[in-house]
Amino acid sequence: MTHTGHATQFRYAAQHKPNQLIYGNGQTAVITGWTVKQAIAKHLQPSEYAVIGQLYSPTRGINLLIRNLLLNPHVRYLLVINATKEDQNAGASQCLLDFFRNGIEENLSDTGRKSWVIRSTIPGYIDIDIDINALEKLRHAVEVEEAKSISEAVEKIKSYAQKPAIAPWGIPLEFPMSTVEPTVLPGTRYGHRIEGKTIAETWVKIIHRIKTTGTIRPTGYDGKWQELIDLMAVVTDEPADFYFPEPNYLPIDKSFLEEYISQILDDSPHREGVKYTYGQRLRSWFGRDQIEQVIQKLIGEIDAASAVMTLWDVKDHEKGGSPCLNHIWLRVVDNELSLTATLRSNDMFAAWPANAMGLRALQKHIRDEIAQRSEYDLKMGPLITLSQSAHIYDDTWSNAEQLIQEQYAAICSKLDYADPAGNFLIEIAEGQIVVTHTTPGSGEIVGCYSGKNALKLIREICAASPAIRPDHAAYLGMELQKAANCIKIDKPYVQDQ
Ligand SMILES: O=c1ccn([C@H]2C[C@H](O)[C@@H](COP(=O)(O)O)O2)c(=O)[nH]1
Repeated sequence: MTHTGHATQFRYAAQHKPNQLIYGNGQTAVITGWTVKQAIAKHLQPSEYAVIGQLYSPTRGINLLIRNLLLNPHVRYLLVINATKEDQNAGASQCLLDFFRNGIEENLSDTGRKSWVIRSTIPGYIDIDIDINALEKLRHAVEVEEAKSISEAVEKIKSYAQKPAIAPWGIPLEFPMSTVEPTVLPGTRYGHRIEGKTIAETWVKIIHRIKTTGTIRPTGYDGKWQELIDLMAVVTDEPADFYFPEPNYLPIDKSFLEEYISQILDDSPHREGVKYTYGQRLRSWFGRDQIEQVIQKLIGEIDAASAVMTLWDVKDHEKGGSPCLNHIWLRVVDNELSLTATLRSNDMFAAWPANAMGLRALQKHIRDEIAQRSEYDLKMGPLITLSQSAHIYDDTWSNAEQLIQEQYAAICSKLDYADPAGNFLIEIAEGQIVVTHTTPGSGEIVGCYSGKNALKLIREICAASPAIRPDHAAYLGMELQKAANCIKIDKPYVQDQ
């Protein structure tokens, strides 16, 4: 603290997310929620606030925010902005207000860790290593208010700034924080294909793949993430009313989804402090309704390979906060409509399930509109997402580990043995192993291999059908070796026996 004339100048020191904050030298911390922090800062002088920062998630953000506040006891006012639909959906601002109003109790977090749980209908946690007395002191020392709009927030912050400076409520407090670096298995970095019947099932496989083989890298947001580049997820059979597992292990539920779908399907006017919505980019941003364009395009030319919608604006390079979802493409093959979406950057743990369900709703909307307006009664084809940076942030690593532990084995055990690459029938004829390759389902013969050396044969098969599933190739290798042994000892060979 330094004294300059009558004015008291404070300096906010952040240990967590230091580069994500706007610093001032007043006594009010401004939590903007999902409203862009610059939209508030531009109406204020630095002397009027201590710090301005966004808060997206109750489970991920509040703990770090509280740690920063404990380090800055000169903060005596807290203004929480709860202005947008996104804030209501995420519940972070509400949960933070509940911390100050209702306090905490010792309990287990969603990952089963002993934590301080905020007394709120929205789950929010604070590390148990933080002294309860410090938390209680903070709760009572800071005057907290909520604002429902930018103008209301600015007015309140300015009125706090009129008040004479107050002494800090104590000395800065710091509490230890434990971090565990995950073990990363070797694997391909670029280009991954993951398929599942439902979004829920595909999600578990995606999380497993990134968590086990993703590269650990710094994020642009003062932290780390684990990343794979160009991860293609193919969801084949998501039902029309969406599959939510029971108990629901997804990070979203049906009521969140209803709100979220409108962010993709419906236009929304530009509002100060709100970055963009996908609906706005699709419906009006470029002066065209691109969803309508695509419906018209396919009705006019059902085989078109140009049913494209774009969300990236070349001007996006000039400003921060560009859309993550960039390109959507629809295609009709065999009377089924597939949708492929490219996302430049994708938080696969927290955002992908909502992104995928929202896109599935868009695919369904386009299918239904085409059916209503033309003679094409298309089936729903797969939903394909191509996530270019497919990442999991470090603050959800423990949730990801827990998901893998609880769900991955069960999902793998449900694998059916039908490989889209086809079937291979193995026999012995005239002292040779003979392998016949047939199509899945109809069983048409599409290839034949013969020889005595099992390793040579499996290599030939894998080279000719590189999309063969790894478990299928391993099974064939074993069967071929059994057949080779039978030839050696002159015994009959029967596949699978
Ligand atoms: O629909 C969305 C919107 C955002 N994000 C994630 C991707 C990034 O982790 C972060 C956005 O950061 P930038 O790439 O814009 O810095 O949010 C998604 O996964 N899906």
